[in-house]
Amino acid sequence: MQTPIVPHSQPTDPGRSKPFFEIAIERISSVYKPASARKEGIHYWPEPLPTPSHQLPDPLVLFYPEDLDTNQSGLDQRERQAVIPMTRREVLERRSRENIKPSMQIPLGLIDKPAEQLRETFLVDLHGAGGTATGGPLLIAGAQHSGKATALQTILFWLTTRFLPEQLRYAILDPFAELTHFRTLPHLSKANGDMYWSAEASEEQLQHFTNRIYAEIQQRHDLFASQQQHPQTLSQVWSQGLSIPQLLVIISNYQLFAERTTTALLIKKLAQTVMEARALGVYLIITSTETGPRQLPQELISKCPTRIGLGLSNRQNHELFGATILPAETVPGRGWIQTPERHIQQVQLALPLSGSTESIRDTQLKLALVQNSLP
Ligand SMILES: Nc1ncnc2c1ncn2[C@@H]1O[C@H](COP(=O)(O)OP(=O)(O)OP(=O)(O)O)[C@@H](O)[C@H]1O
Repeated sequence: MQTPIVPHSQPTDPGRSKPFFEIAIERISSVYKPASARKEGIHYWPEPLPTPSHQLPDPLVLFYPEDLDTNQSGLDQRERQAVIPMTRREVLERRSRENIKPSMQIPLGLIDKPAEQLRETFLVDLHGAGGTATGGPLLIAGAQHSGKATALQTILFWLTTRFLPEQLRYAILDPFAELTHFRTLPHLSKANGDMYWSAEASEEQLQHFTNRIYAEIQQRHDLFASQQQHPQTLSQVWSQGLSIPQLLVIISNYQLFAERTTTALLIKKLAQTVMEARALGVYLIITSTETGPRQLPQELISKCPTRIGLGLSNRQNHELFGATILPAETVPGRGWIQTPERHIQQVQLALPLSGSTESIRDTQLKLALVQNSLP
């Protein structure tokens, strides 16, 4: 066989020196195309995970772009990837269909599976569509500026695009005001005008918030119990035309509540109570900058089958995954996940929307949320 000529390396991004493996993969890919490799029975190594860089800060977004030709340079469009092969408009159209089913499967990024030579969509399943052991609460632990708040935004953006307020409600503790764009969503207020939102970390606010959640869980208990002859799932309830929305509880920056003696017990009880209400359509996501036992109790970690660690140290990775893992590349949204099957793999999380700077992405997100709320 003729020896392939290896071309000179591509110009590298001035903001980041590429790791050796990425350069090697790029060079091999450029001379030995997947089609010819397949003919010789060689399964091609999957593309490396998209990596945010100075040149392309938004390489992975949630939805396929609507307007391929406008407002972006051709280079960016070719290199940017979407987690799901649908535009936001297409998902919105499905939302208005009447027979939509409850689902807490959320596309959040791409996973690298080198042992299987695969790169796959990372789907978080808060409910466990294939049985309770296949899903459950999500825990995102990450260093500062590693992408925790952005991951929550991507999740909320997906769910808001997918479900109407009568199908899904949020209850959000956001002590660092990182999710304020979502605050005006109808998904946050109840019919009586009550809001499931708190931007404070005080004991009083937290008590008020937890009381509302407990009341909601109790109501659901009573309703499900009253139907005992026919044990109900939320899916069955919906198919009978009853409107009990799914309820997603988000505790952002758990460590802040856990570090204070006045709120530590309250927040832990809230997390545990919500974890036990999954069969009633109540789901939980926690984020934390810390993984030590004082800020994030091990008994909570162990009840979260899906864990994401972004930019964590060796010690923190060990606390989160119970295993020794090398630190992942330090780019935002890059880290390790543990799936309900207990596999630990590298992941790149998606941005909710594209945009070359954080402030452009913020503006786009605000606009898109307004559009999502239009009838
Ligand atoms: N998946 C991603 N792809 C590209 N850029 C990202 C991604 N996630 C986050 N970023 C960018 O990285 C920066 C930090 O993100 P973010 O604020 O979400 O981090 P954080 O972990 O919540 O930080 P902090 O703990 O300081 O609040 C932001 O500029 C954000 O736009």
